[in-house]
Amino acid sequence: MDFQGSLFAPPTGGLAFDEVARHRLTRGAWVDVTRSWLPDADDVFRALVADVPWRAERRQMYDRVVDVPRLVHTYVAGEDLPHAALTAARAALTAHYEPELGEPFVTAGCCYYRDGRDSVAWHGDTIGRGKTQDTMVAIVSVGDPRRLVLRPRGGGESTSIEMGHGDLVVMGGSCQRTWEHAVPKVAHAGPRISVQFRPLNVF
Ligand SMILES: O=C(O)CCC(=O)C(=O)O
Ligand SMILES: [Fe+2]
Repeated sequence: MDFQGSLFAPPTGGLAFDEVARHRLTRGAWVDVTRSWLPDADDVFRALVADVPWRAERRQMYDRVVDVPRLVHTYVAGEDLPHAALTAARAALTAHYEPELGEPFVTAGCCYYRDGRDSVAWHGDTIGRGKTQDTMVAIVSVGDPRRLVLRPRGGGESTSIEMGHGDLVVMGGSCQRTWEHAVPKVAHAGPRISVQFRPLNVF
């Protein structure tokens, strides 16, 4: 008899969605959190540090180009991902969310926060369809925990979610256009890598 499958909760890190907790924000935005979701998170972290062709992010600010404090690389549609667990993660995300999202997760944006000084400022992922349509951005975190802070656009109370090693955080509904998010600097943090899965034409 298969007690493992029938009586006990599946092992953590199994790409399962039975423990997902949906936090409803205002204006049709929501955030789903699933702790310890990604299998082989240690190995994924090591592989990402070593194998992703990281580059410094640069951004046009008024009349000059400034460094954004983190390293980035995006895997576009059809490109192989740098670890089998991420390929499996993308497939599991599509299988679970496609009925609600209406399309698959396709791209994988990677961000490397080397320490507590690396960060990303307030923004919504609104380059592309997130500006006008409901969509989803699924974040898989590996490495040291960092906080994802969210605030309603135009003002209001902010909320924050810790993103720990192997955790999955999915921003959905109107979140990109009615709310903003950031990963603030902290006094002390070790390295963290975020992999963000998005549908086509959402950035
Ligand atoms: O570090 C994260 O998990 C969030 C990154 C983010 O919001 C972005 O790159 O658009
Ligand atoms: Fe973002």
